Amino acid sequence: MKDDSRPLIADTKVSATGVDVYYGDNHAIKDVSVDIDDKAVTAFIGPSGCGKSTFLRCLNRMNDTIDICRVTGDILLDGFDINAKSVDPVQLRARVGMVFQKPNPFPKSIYDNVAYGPRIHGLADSRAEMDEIVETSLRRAAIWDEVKDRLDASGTGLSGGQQQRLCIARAIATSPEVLLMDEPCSALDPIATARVEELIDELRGAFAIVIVTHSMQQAARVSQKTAFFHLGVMVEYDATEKIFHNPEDKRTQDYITGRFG
Ligand SMILES: Nc1ncnc2c1ncn2[C@@H]1O[C@H](COP(=O)(O)OP(=O)(O)OP(=O)(O)O)[C@@H](O)[C@H]1O
Repeated sequence: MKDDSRPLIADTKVSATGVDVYYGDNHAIKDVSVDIDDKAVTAFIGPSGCGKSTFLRCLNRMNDTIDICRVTGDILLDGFDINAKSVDPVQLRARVGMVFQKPNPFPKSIYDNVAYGPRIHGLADSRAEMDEIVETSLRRAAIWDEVKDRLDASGTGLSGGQQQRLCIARAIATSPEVLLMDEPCSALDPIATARVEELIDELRGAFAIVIVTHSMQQAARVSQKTAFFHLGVMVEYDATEKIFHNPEDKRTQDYITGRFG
């Protein structure tokens, strides 16, 4: 007989334990531990400068590109230490893709923007295979119909919302397992924002998605789990519903009710 009394336990995709981040003497992330669920959206919220983006960048070693930045602690992707010497950060970033605040298509054609990652990683053996990857990625990013007749046009000629969906197509073209999104809608108008939010909801069936957002409404709309950061500390991490309706910590309560931030 099916046992319905057991709680549903999601698979953990990324497990961080005791993570600290320093920029020179600035201790920006303090002993953060978090398990990120697979096939769900996790939102990072908190006031400006609390360390959301810094922690997000730990998850695909983007902080490696910042000279003064030092990261300690353990971060496991499917149980493997992403900071191990044997891990190539470029390969890691194919598994853990990223979309940035400002849409940043390459000054190349729409086609080449999407084909860029698959080319670097040798994912297609023929032009037909590459065409397939490009089309599938653009379809999944909900922009195929708008660009299918102008794949040779420059990606930078699209509207801001289209550019961001192109960047999402580029990020998913290498079939990542985790998608990191750092305030992906902050440069978009409300209609383009709604479009990207719908897309996030569709994509979560396929990836673990982690989104940094300044908008509590957005976190409530798109995520299943929410982590609240304050002054470099992860104060509370729970089901989004709980964080927004019945948080445990007074600092979370104060933030979600607009008392600071
Ligand atoms: N590239 C960097 N070099 C030096 N210090 C940095 C760098 N990036 C962030 N910091 C510092 O780390 C701390 C956390 O910043 P971070 O950008 O991660 O916060 P955030 O919560 O994402 O902020 P916001 O919501 O304003 O984007 C801040 O004190 C910030 O000044």
